[in-house]
Amino acid sequence: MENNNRQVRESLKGINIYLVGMMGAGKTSVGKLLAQQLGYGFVDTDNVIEKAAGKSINDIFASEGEDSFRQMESKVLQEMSAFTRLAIATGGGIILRLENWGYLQYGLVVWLDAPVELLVARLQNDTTRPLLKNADLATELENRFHQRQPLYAQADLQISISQEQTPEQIAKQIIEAIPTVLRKRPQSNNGH
Ligand SMILES: Nc1ncnc2c1ncn2[C@@H]1O[C@H](COP(=O)(O)OP(=O)(O)OP(=O)(O)O)[C@@H](O)[C@H]1O
Ligand SMILES: O=C(O)C1=C[C@@H](O)[C@@H](O)[C@H](O)C1
Ligand SMILES: [Mg+2]
Repeated sequence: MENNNRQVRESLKGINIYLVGMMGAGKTSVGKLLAQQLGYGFVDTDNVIEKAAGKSINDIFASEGEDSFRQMESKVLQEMSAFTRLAIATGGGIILRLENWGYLQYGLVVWLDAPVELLVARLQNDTTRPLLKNADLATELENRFHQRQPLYAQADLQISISQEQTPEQIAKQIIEAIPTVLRKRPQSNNGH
């Protein structure tokens, strides 16, 4: 492991890193690389839910509804919070429930803040995100972004994403910013 990454890993003292942000911001893509570079485990809450339910997120929304999905999401988050040294790519709506912040607050929360135009470009042909099915894509993303922005803004670290950055560069940017963020936080650990 690169020397700087090792130092950052040690300074984290095991706390989990939660990536939050809109659909398509890159939480899954960046989270995998971040985990690799820090020698952390990687978990994607959407993926855990799909495996546990034995069906796709689309099918869960269609057969059980969004509320049921949100309950599963909170349960997965609670389970993950019992572990240490995880980089966790969350679902885009994880910030919506107050109870979820009860878990997120023990980790380091990183907001991947991508402009709506970039999300539209990435998700234009996507069929796997049920909340984007009905309306005009740009309007739907714009509305959700406005509703959620104050919640994402509660993250410990905001990373502004531009079109030119690769997931590798974004992971590196997060690692470089972690020491500053840790200095600003009260001493924390996962022992809640
Ligand atoms: N930095 C990047 N550069 C280019 N393409 C990217 C980048 N990050 C992600 N992508 C692409 O954008 C799409 C969405 O990325 P990803 O699935 O990682 O987003 P997400 O934040 O996990 O979304 P969701 O909340 O729906 O799970 C994917 O096709 C991915 O390959
Ligand atoms: O932003 C959202 O509300 C969602 C994002 C995805 O990660 C999935 O969790 C699901 O499609 C809902
Ligand atoms: Mg994802």
